[in-house]
Amino acid sequence: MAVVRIENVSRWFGNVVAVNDVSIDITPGITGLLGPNGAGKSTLIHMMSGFLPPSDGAVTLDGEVIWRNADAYRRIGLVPETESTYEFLDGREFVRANAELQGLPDPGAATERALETVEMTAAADRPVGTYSKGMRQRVKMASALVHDPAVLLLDEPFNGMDPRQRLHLMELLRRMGEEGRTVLFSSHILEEVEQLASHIEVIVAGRHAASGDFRRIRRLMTNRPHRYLIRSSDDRALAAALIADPCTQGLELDPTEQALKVEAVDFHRFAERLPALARERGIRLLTVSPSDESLESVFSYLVSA
Ligand SMILES: Nc1ncnc2c1ncn2[C@@H]1O[C@H](COP(=O)(O)OP(=O)(O)OP(=O)(O)O)[C@@H](O)[C@H]1O
Repeated sequence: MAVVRIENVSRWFGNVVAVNDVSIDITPGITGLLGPNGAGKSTLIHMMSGFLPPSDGAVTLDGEVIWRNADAYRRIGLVPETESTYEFLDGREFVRANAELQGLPDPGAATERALETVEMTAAADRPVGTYSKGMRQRVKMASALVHDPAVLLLDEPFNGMDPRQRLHLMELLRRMGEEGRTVLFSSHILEEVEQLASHIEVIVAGRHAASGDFRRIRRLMTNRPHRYLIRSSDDRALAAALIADPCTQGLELDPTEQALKVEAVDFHRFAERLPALARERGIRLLTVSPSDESLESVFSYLVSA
């Protein structure tokens, strides 16, 4: 059983703190690493794969420090986010290069096995430069799998894939998880993570924001206060009506925007009460728009929760 332990890990680049005192255990099965762009997902994955040392804290595989540890590298496979494939190599050569690097006793057989696993045998003689996005992803996957690692790390593997390629990769990862491998993939899309991961770790602005199964993460996200920008025929009267109702918690009349800013704590009640209150008072609602539906704000709520 392979467990990657991230213990009080920080990583900085000059003045930029990419990862800030994160502690997570990655256990067998599929874990989704969820977070907006720039959250520190790639940095974490690079430390787990031994590409990068932590500035502080420890990243270990079954108790052994991963950085500069050849034994650990043999048990880890990485599918990087970058398209750093050698276009002139054919698929087979590309996968075999990693088999040779790993010093496998029979690199040829290992290459064929890995190509078979990702169903790329038929296209293995074509140069990587002619592959579609999904095929590249699969051949990178074959390269990461060639040494049969217990830990498989994938950085944004679904980026740019069409639905069919996505399904195919999901199936493959599910199989890897069922085989008892420790699989971790990063994504900034909750739905993607939801479909595949039995466990989710959320990273925001370098910090560990939440963890649990997707039900728990969804609940945390939908229970957060929702902010709205409202314009009406009488903002002041509407504010007075809303403030008396428990569905709101914060209200602000914004003279520059000529609008009312509302923080709704009970989303369903708010959606019901707002039109009713306006109707009762003869107020016309002109604009009701959510002002914080960006992924960033959803995630930052999790950090402060
Ligand atoms: N080599 C580096 N030098 C300087 N800053 C870096 C370096 N690598 C990452 N960073 C910074 O660290 C922060 C986290 O970046 P990281 O790539 O880990 O995030 P991410 O969650 O993977 O985002 P994305 O999905 O956009 O790649 C960002 O602010 C990024 O600019």
